[in-house]
Amino acid sequence: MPLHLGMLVLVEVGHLLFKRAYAKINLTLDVLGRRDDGYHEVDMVMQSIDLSDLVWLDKRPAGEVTIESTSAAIPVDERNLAVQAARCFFEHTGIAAGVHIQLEKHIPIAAGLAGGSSDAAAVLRGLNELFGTGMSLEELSQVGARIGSDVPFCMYGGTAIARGRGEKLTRIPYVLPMFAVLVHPRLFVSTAEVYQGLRPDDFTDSPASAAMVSCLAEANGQGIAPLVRNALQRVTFDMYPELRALAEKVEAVTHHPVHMSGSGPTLFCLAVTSGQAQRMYNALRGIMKDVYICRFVGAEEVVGQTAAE
Ligand SMILES: C[C@](O)(CO)[C@H](O)COP(=O)(O)OP(=O)(O)OC[C@H]1O[C@@H](n2ccc(N)nc2=O)[C@H](O)[C@@H]1O
Ligand SMILES: Nc1ncnc2c1ncn2[C@@H]1O[C@H](COP(=O)(O)OP(=O)(O)OP(=O)(O)O)[C@@H](O)[C@H]1O
Repeated sequence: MPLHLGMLVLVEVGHLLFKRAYAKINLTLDVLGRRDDGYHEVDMVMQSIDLSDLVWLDKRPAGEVTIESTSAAIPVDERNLAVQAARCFFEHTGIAAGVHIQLEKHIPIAAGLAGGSSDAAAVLRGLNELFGTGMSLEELSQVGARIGSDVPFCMYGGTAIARGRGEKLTRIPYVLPMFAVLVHPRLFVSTAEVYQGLRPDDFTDSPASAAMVSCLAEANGQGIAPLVRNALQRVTFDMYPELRALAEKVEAVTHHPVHMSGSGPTLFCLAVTSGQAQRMYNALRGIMKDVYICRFVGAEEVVGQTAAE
Protein backbone atom coordinates (compact mmCIF):
# COMPACT_ATOMS: atom_id res chain seq x y z
CA MET A 1 0.00 0.00 0.00
CA PRO A 2 1.46 3.45 -0.91
CA LEU A 3 2.67 5.52 2.05
CA HIS A 4 1.98 9.28 1.68
CA LEU A 5 4.57 11.62 3.19
CA GLY A 6 3.91 15.24 2.34
CA MET A 7 4.00 15.35 -1.45
CA LEU A 8 6.05 12.16 -1.75
CA VAL A 9 4.41 8.83 -2.38
CA LEU A 10 6.63 5.94 -1.31
CA VAL A 11 5.66 2.71 -2.98
CA GLU A 12 8.33 0.09 -2.30
CA VAL A 13 8.61 0.69 1.44
CA GLY A 14 10.31 -2.66 2.07
CA HIS A 15 13.48 -1.78 0.10
CA LEU A 16 13.98 1.78 1.28
CA LEU A 17 16.78 2.84 3.61
CA PHE A 18 15.96 5.83 5.79
CA LYS A 19 18.31 8.50 7.15
CA ARG A 20 17.78 11.72 9.04
CA ALA A 21 19.89 14.75 8.00
CA TYR A 22 20.38 17.21 10.88
CA ALA A 23 20.91 20.97 10.60
CA LYS A 24 23.75 22.82 12.35
CA ILE A 25 24.28 26.20 13.94
CA ASN A 26 27.62 27.94 14.41
CA LEU A 27 28.37 28.75 18.06
CA THR A 28 31.53 30.54 16.93
CA LEU A 29 32.75 31.42 13.44
CA ASP A 30 36.11 33.17 13.14
CA VAL A 31 37.91 33.81 9.88
CA LEU A 32 41.69 33.83 10.08
CA GLY A 33 42.32 35.02 6.52
CA ARG A 34 41.90 34.52 2.80
CA ARG A 35 43.59 31.55 1.08
CA ASP A 36 45.04 31.24 -2.41
CA ASP A 37 42.44 28.63 -3.45
CA GLY A 38 39.47 31.02 -3.13
CA TYR A 39 38.45 29.72 0.30
CA HIS A 40 38.99 31.25 3.73
CA GLU A 41 40.80 29.76 6.70
CA VAL A 42 38.13 29.39 9.40
CA ASP A 43 37.92 28.35 13.04
CA MET A 44 34.38 27.52 14.17
CA VAL A 45 32.46 25.63 16.82
CA MET A 46 29.61 23.79 15.13
CA GLN A 47 26.60 22.27 16.87
CA SER A 48 23.97 19.85 15.46
CA ILE A 49 20.34 20.63 16.24
CA ASP A 50 17.26 18.45 15.92
CA LEU A 51 15.78 20.23 12.88
CA SER A 52 16.15 17.59 10.16
CA ASP A 53 15.44 16.59 6.57
CA LEU A 54 14.30 13.03 5.92
CA VAL A 55 16.08 10.98 3.27
CA TRP A 56 15.05 7.64 1.71
CA LEU A 57 17.36 5.67 -0.54
CA ASP A 58 16.32 2.96 -3.00
CA LYS A 59 18.74 0.91 -5.14
CA ARG A 60 18.64 1.49 -8.91
CA PRO A 61 20.59 0.12 -11.92
CA ALA A 62 24.16 1.31 -12.59
CA GLY A 63 24.52 4.99 -13.53
CA GLU A 64 20.97 5.92 -12.51
CA VAL A 65 20.96 8.59 -9.80
CA THR A 66 17.63 10.36 -9.46
CA ILE A 67 15.98 12.54 -6.80
CA GLU A 68 12.57 13.88 -5.84
CA SER A 69 11.99 16.49 -3.18
CA THR A 70 9.08 17.98 -1.26
CA SER A 71 10.65 21.43 -1.83
CA ALA A 72 10.25 23.15 -5.19
CA ALA A 73 13.03 25.57 -4.18
CA ILE A 74 15.96 23.22 -4.78
CA PRO A 75 17.19 21.65 -8.03
CA VAL A 76 16.26 17.99 -8.61
CA ASP A 77 19.20 17.24 -10.91
CA GLU A 78 23.00 17.04 -10.79
CA ARG A 79 23.15 20.40 -8.95
CA ASN A 80 21.54 18.82 -5.88
CA LEU A 81 24.17 18.10 -3.22
CA ALA A 82 22.46 14.77 -2.41
CA VAL A 83 22.85 13.67 -6.04
CA GLN A 84 26.48 14.83 -6.04
CA ALA A 85 27.07 12.77 -2.90
CA ALA A 86 25.66 9.64 -4.55
CA ARG A 87 27.79 10.20 -7.67
CA CYS A 88 30.90 10.61 -5.46
CA PHE A 89 30.03 7.41 -3.56
CA PHE A 90 29.74 5.27 -6.73
CA GLU A 91 32.88 6.83 -8.21
CA HIS A 92 34.87 6.28 -5.00
CA THR A 93 33.74 2.69 -4.43
CA GLY A 94 33.56 1.60 -8.07
CA ILE A 95 30.20 -0.07 -7.32
CA ALA A 96 28.15 -0.47 -10.51
CA ALA A 97 24.77 0.60 -9.14
CA GLY A 98 22.52 3.64 -8.83
CA VAL A 99 20.06 5.10 -6.37
CA HIS A 100 16.77 6.95 -6.20
CA ILE A 101 16.72 9.59 -3.44
CA GLN A 102 13.53 10.86 -1.83
CA LEU A 103 14.00 14.02 0.16
CA GLU A 104 11.51 15.49 2.62
CA LYS A 105 12.89 19.00 3.26
CA HIS A 106 12.34 20.67 6.61
CA ILE A 107 15.60 22.62 6.96
CA PRO A 108 15.15 26.07 5.35
CA ILE A 109 17.11 26.45 2.08
CA ALA A 110 20.25 28.64 1.82
CA ALA A 111 19.72 29.57 5.44
CA GLY A 112 23.17 29.06 7.03
CA LEU A 113 21.98 25.77 8.55
CA ALA A 114 23.93 23.41 6.20
CA GLY A 115 20.76 21.76 4.86
CA GLY A 116 22.26 20.65 1.55
CA SER A 117 25.53 19.56 3.18
CA SER A 118 23.63 17.50 5.72
CA ASP A 119 21.57 15.81 2.99
CA ALA A 120 24.84 14.96 1.21
CA ALA A 121 26.34 13.50 4.40
CA ALA A 122 23.19 11.46 5.09
CA VAL A 123 23.26 10.06 1.53
CA LEU A 124 26.91 9.00 1.93
CA ARG A 125 26.21 7.36 5.32
CA GLY A 126 23.11 5.71 3.93
CA LEU A 127 24.76 4.34 0.76
CA ASN A 128 27.62 2.99 2.90
CA GLU A 129 24.98 1.02 4.78
CA LEU A 130 22.81 0.09 1.78
CA PHE A 131 25.78 -1.36 -0.14
CA GLY A 132 27.61 -2.73 2.93
CA THR A 133 30.84 -0.92 2.02
CA GLY A 134 31.94 -0.53 5.67
CA MET A 135 33.76 2.77 5.15
CA SER A 136 34.76 4.67 8.27
CA LEU A 137 33.24 8.08 8.99
CA GLU A 138 36.72 9.52 8.30
CA GLU A 139 36.76 8.05 4.78
CA LEU A 140 33.16 9.14 4.13
CA SER A 141 34.10 12.58 5.43
CA GLN A 142 36.98 12.82 2.94
CA VAL A 143 34.65 11.86 0.09
CA GLY A 144 32.11 14.43 1.36
CA ALA A 145 34.66 17.25 1.55
CA ARG A 146 34.69 17.32 -2.27
CA ILE A 147 31.02 18.37 -2.20
CA GLY A 148 31.18 21.19 0.37
CA SER A 149 33.12 22.54 3.35
CA ASP A 150 30.30 21.76 5.83
CA VAL A 151 29.88 18.11 4.72
CA PRO A 152 32.67 16.66 6.94
CA PHE A 153 31.08 18.17 10.07
CA CYS A 154 27.64 16.92 8.99
CA MET A 155 29.11 13.42 8.59
CA TYR A 156 29.86 13.23 12.33
CA GLY A 157 27.47 15.82 13.78
CA GLY A 158 27.30 16.61 17.47
CA THR A 159 29.70 19.33 18.60
CA ALA A 160 33.04 19.98 16.89
CA ILE A 161 35.65 22.60 16.09
CA ALA A 162 36.07 22.92 12.33
CA ARG A 163 39.26 24.44 10.93
CA GLY A 164 40.96 24.69 7.53
CA ARG A 165 38.13 25.52 5.11
CA GLY A 166 35.83 23.63 7.51
CA GLU A 167 36.99 20.04 6.85
CA LYS A 168 39.55 19.66 9.68
CA LEU A 169 37.53 18.52 12.66
CA THR A 170 38.20 18.22 16.36
CA ARG A 171 35.24 16.46 17.90
CA ILE A 172 34.05 17.79 21.26
CA PRO A 173 32.46 15.18 23.54
CA TYR A 174 30.32 17.64 25.56
CA VAL A 175 26.80 18.27 24.30
CA LEU A 176 24.84 20.54 26.59
CA PRO A 177 21.09 20.01 27.08
CA MET A 178 20.39 23.40 25.49
CA PHE A 179 17.93 24.84 23.02
CA ALA A 180 18.22 27.19 20.07
CA VAL A 181 15.17 29.13 18.95
CA LEU A 182 15.61 29.89 15.24
CA VAL A 183 14.09 32.67 13.18
CA HIS A 184 14.26 32.27 9.40
CA PRO A 185 13.45 35.51 7.54
CA ARG A 186 13.03 33.95 4.07
CA LEU A 187 15.93 35.80 2.47
CA PHE A 188 18.19 33.91 0.07
CA VAL A 189 21.85 34.43 1.05
CA SER A 190 24.79 33.30 -1.10
CA THR A 191 27.61 31.90 1.07
CA ALA A 192 30.21 32.75 -1.60
CA GLU A 193 29.08 36.41 -1.77
CA VAL A 194 29.21 36.76 2.00
CA TYR A 195 32.78 35.40 2.20
CA GLN A 196 33.73 37.75 -0.68
CA GLY A 197 32.43 40.68 1.36
CA LEU A 198 34.88 40.13 4.24
CA ARG A 199 37.41 42.93 4.92
CA PRO A 200 40.83 42.54 6.57
CA ASP A 201 39.45 43.95 9.83
CA ASP A 202 36.96 41.04 9.97
CA PHE A 203 39.89 38.59 10.27
CA THR A 204 41.33 37.55 13.64
CA ASP A 205 44.35 35.72 15.07
CA SER A 206 42.56 34.82 18.29
CA PRO A 207 39.49 32.69 17.60
CA ALA A 208 36.81 32.20 20.25
CA SER A 209 36.66 28.39 19.94
CA ALA A 210 38.96 27.67 22.92
CA ALA A 211 36.84 29.74 25.32
CA MET A 212 33.66 28.20 23.91
CA VAL A 213 34.97 24.64 24.34
CA SER A 214 36.02 25.41 27.96
CA CYS A 215 32.50 26.64 28.64
CA LEU A 216 31.02 23.49 27.10
CA ALA A 217 33.43 21.31 29.12
CA GLU A 218 32.29 23.05 32.32
CA ALA A 219 28.63 22.45 31.30
CA ASN A 220 28.14 26.20 31.78
CA GLY A 221 25.01 26.72 29.67
CA GLN A 222 24.53 30.32 30.83
CA GLY A 223 28.08 31.14 29.75
CA ILE A 224 27.59 30.06 26.13
CA ALA A 225 25.52 32.95 24.71
CA PRO A 226 27.99 35.73 25.67
CA LEU A 227 30.76 33.84 23.82
CA VAL A 228 28.84 33.31 20.57
CA ARG A 229 30.27 35.27 17.65
CA ASN A 230 30.22 35.15 13.88
CA ALA A 231 32.67 37.04 11.65
CA LEU A 232 30.24 36.80 8.71
CA GLN A 233 27.45 38.61 10.54
CA ARG A 234 28.75 42.13 9.76
CA VAL A 235 28.87 41.31 6.01
CA THR A 236 25.40 39.73 5.84
CA PHE A 237 23.86 42.53 7.93
CA ASP A 238 25.47 45.14 5.63
CA MET A 239 24.11 43.29 2.56
CA TYR A 240 20.65 43.01 4.12
CA PRO A 241 20.00 45.98 6.46
CA GLU A 242 16.50 44.56 7.08
CA LEU A 243 18.19 41.57 8.76
CA ARG A 244 20.04 43.87 11.19
CA ALA A 245 16.69 45.54 11.97
CA LEU A 246 15.08 42.13 12.51
CA ALA A 247 17.90 41.10 14.88
CA GLU A 248 17.22 44.21 16.97
CA LYS A 249 13.53 43.35 17.06
CA VAL A 250 14.27 39.75 18.10
CA GLU A 251 16.44 41.01 20.97
CA ALA A 252 13.73 43.43 22.02
CA VAL A 253 10.99 40.79 22.22
CA THR A 254 13.07 37.93 23.71
CA HIS A 255 15.31 40.03 26.01
CA HIS A 256 18.12 37.70 24.95
CA PRO A 257 21.14 38.18 22.70
CA VAL A 258 20.55 37.19 19.08
CA HIS A 259 23.13 35.49 16.84
CA MET A 260 23.43 34.56 13.15
CA SER A 261 24.21 31.01 11.94
CA GLY A 262 26.79 30.47 9.16
CA SER A 263 26.47 33.02 6.37
CA GLY A 264 22.87 33.68 7.46
CA PRO A 265 20.17 34.73 7.27
CA THR A 266 18.92 32.45 10.08
CA LEU A 267 19.05 34.15 13.49
CA PHE A 268 18.95 32.29 16.80
CA CYS A 269 18.69 32.82 20.55
CA LEU A 270 19.97 30.23 23.04
CA ALA A 271 17.97 28.90 25.98
CA VAL A 272 19.05 26.67 28.86
CA THR A 273 15.61 25.20 29.60
CA SER A 274 12.69 24.11 27.42
CA GLY A 275 10.46 26.57 29.32
CA GLN A 276 12.76 29.48 28.45
CA ALA A 277 12.85 28.30 24.82
CA GLN A 278 9.06 28.09 24.72
CA ARG A 279 8.70 31.65 26.04
CA MET A 280 11.13 32.91 23.37
CA TYR A 281 9.21 30.97 20.72
CA ASN A 282 5.88 32.45 21.84
CA ALA A 283 7.30 35.98 21.79
CA LEU A 284 8.87 35.48 18.34
CA ARG A 285 5.77 33.91 16.79
CA GLY A 286 4.10 37.25 17.48
CA ILE A 287 6.41 38.92 14.95
CA MET A 288 7.57 36.11 12.60
CA LYS A 289 6.11 33.11 10.77
CA ASP A 290 9.15 30.81 10.50
CA VAL A 291 10.26 30.14 14.07
CA TYR A 292 11.66 26.79 15.25
CA ILE A 293 12.48 25.43 18.72
CA CYS A 294 15.47 23.08 18.43
CA ARG A 295 17.52 21.15 20.94
CA PHE A 296 21.25 20.46 20.74
CA VAL A 297 21.95 16.98 19.39
CA GLY A 298 24.98 14.73 20.01
CA ALA A 299 26.96 12.75 17.44
CA GLU A 300 25.41 9.40 18.49
CA GLU A 301 21.98 10.65 17.47
CA VAL A 302 23.24 12.04 14.15
CA VAL A 303 25.24 8.99 13.13
CA GLY A 304 23.28 6.19 14.79
CA GLN A 305 24.62 2.72 14.03
CA THR A 306 25.18 3.38 10.35
CA ALA A 307 28.93 3.32 9.79
CA ALA A 308 32.15 2.02 11.28
CA GLU A 309 33.79 4.59 13.59
C1 LIG B 1 29.37 29.49 6.32
C2 LIG B 1 29.54 28.04 6.69
O1 LIG B 1 28.29 27.37 6.49
C3 LIG B 1 29.89 27.94 8.16
O2 LIG B 1 29.69 26.65 8.68
C4 LIG B 1 30.59 27.35 5.83
O3 LIG B 1 31.86 28.00 5.99
C5 LIG B 1 30.23 27.29 4.36
O4 LIG B 1 30.22 25.95 4.00
P1 LIG B 1 29.60 25.46 2.60
O5 LIG B 1 28.27 26.10 2.36
O6 LIG B 1 29.68 23.96 2.62
O7 LIG B 1 30.61 26.09 1.60
P2 LIG B 1 31.19 25.55 0.20
O8 LIG B 1 30.06 25.02 -0.62
O9 LIG B 1 32.37 24.69 0.43
O10 LIG B 1 31.70 26.91 -0.40
C6 LIG B 1 30.85 27.90 -0.96
C7 LIG B 1 31.68 29.14 -1.20
O11 LIG B 1 31.91 29.81 0.06
C8 LIG B 1 33.24 30.32 0.13
N1 LIG B 1 33.94 29.70 1.27
C9 LIG B 1 33.47 28.59 1.88
C10 LIG B 1 34.13 28.02 2.97
C11 LIG B 1 35.33 28.66 3.39
N2 LIG B 1 36.01 28.16 4.43
N3 LIG B 1 35.78 29.77 2.77
C12 LIG B 1 35.12 30.31 1.71
O12 LIG B 1 35.53 31.32 1.17
C13 LIG B 1 33.90 30.00 -1.21
O13 LIG B 1 33.73 31.11 -2.03
C14 LIG B 1 33.07 28.85 -1.75
O14 LIG B 1 33.05 28.84 -3.15
N1 LIG C 1 19.72 18.96 -1.01
C1 LIG C 1 19.76 20.29 -1.00
N2 LIG C 1 19.15 20.97 0.00
C2 LIG C 1 19.22 22.32 0.03
N3 LIG C 1 19.85 23.07 -0.87
C3 LIG C 1 20.46 22.45 -1.88
C4 LIG C 1 20.45 21.05 -1.98
N4 LIG C 1 21.17 20.72 -3.06
C5 LIG C 1 21.60 21.85 -3.61
N5 LIG C 1 21.17 22.91 -2.93
C6 LIG C 1 21.49 24.32 -3.25
O1 LIG C 1 22.54 24.71 -2.35
C7 LIG C 1 22.45 26.09 -2.03
C8 LIG C 1 22.66 26.27 -0.52
O2 LIG C 1 21.63 25.62 0.16
P1 LIG C 1 21.79 25.11 1.67
O3 LIG C 1 20.39 24.96 2.19
O4 LIG C 1 22.68 23.95 1.74
O5 LIG C 1 22.51 26.39 2.26
P2 LIG C 1 23.09 26.72 3.66
O6 LIG C 1 22.20 26.20 4.75
O7 LIG C 1 23.36 28.20 3.68
O8 LIG C 1 24.45 25.92 3.68
P3 LIG C 1 25.75 26.24 4.54
O9 LIG C 1 25.31 26.56 5.95
O10 LIG C 1 26.49 24.92 4.40
O11 LIG C 1 26.44 27.39 3.83
C9 LIG C 1 21.11 26.57 -2.54
O12 LIG C 1 21.36 27.36 -3.66
C10 LIG C 1 20.36 25.31 -2.97
O13 LIG C 1 19.59 25.48 -4.12
